[in-house]
Amino acid sequence: MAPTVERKKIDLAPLKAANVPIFFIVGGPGSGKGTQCDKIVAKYGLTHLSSGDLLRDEVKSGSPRGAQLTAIMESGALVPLEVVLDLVKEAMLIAIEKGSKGFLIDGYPREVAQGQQFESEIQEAKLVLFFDVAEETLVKRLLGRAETSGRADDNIDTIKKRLHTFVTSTAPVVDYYESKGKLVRINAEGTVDDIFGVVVANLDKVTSKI
Ligand SMILES: Nc1ncnc2c1ncn2[C@@H]1O[C@H](COP(=O)(O)OP(=O)(O)O)[C@@H](O)[C@H]1O
Ligand SMILES: Nc1ncnc2c1ncn2[C@H]1C[C@H](O)[C@@H](COP(=O)(O)OP(=O)(O)O)O1
Ligand SMILES: [Mg+2]
Repeated sequence: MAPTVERKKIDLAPLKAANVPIFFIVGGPGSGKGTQCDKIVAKYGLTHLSSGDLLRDEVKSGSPRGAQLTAIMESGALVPLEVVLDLVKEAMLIAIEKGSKGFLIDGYPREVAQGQQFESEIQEAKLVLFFDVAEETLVKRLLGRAETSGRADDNIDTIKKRLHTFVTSTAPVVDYYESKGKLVRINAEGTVDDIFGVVVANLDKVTSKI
C-alpha cells in the first residue's frame, strides 16, 4: 500500500499569473540533465529545479515527509507523484517571488501522470528536452559520478533498478510529448559542449522573448 502523505494547501495564483515559460528536462539517470541545466542557467538565466535535488533536500531537512523518501529513492523507484509535485510547486513559488523568468524542471515528469497533473494544475510546458543516451553509457557515467557524488543511489544495484524504472515509467513520457509535438530529442552521447550546442539551437528558437 502506498504510504499516506501529508499535504499542505498551496496557493498557485502568483505562479499562474506570472505565466513564465516552463521546460521539462527528461532523460535516463546519468544522461546529463543536471550538467546541461547548469549551462542553460548560465546562458539564459532560467531557474533550475531538479526534482531529485528537491527530494534530497527534503530528506536532509529531517521532515516527516523526508523520512518516507530515503527508502524509495534507494530502491530505484519513483516517489509518490503528490510529494514531488508539492515540492516542485513550493520551489516554483519561491522562485517566482524572486522574479524568476522561467523554469527548467529537471527529472520531471518521470511518468506520464506527473506531466498531466503538473500541466492541469499549473501550466503547460513549452518544450520537453529529452537527452537520449544508451544504457551502457548511462551506467559508465553513473559509476563515474559515484566516485564523488556521495549519493546513496549511485551504486550498481540501484542503478540497474533506476534504469528499469526509466524504461517502464519514463520512456512513455517521451512518446507522450512526441505525440503532442513538444519533444526535442537530443542525442546526448557526445561531449558536454557539443550537446549544449544542440540545446542552444533549440532553445534559441523559442526563447527570443526571455
Ligand atoms: N556529455 C557527457 N559526456 C560525459 N560525461 C558526462 C556528460 N554529461 C554529463 N556527464 C557526466 O555524467 C554524470 C551524470 O551527469 P548528470 O548531469 O549528473 O546526469 P543526470 O542529472 O541526468 O543524472 C556526471 O558525472 C557528469 O559529469
Ligand atoms: N519526478 C520524480 N518522480 C518520482 N521520483 C523522483 C522524481 N525525481 C526524482 N525522483 C527520485 C527517484 C530517482 O531515482 C531519484 C534521483 O533522481 P535524480 O536526482 O533526478 O536522478 P538523476 O539526476 O540521476 O536522473 O529521486
Ligand atoms: Mg540529475
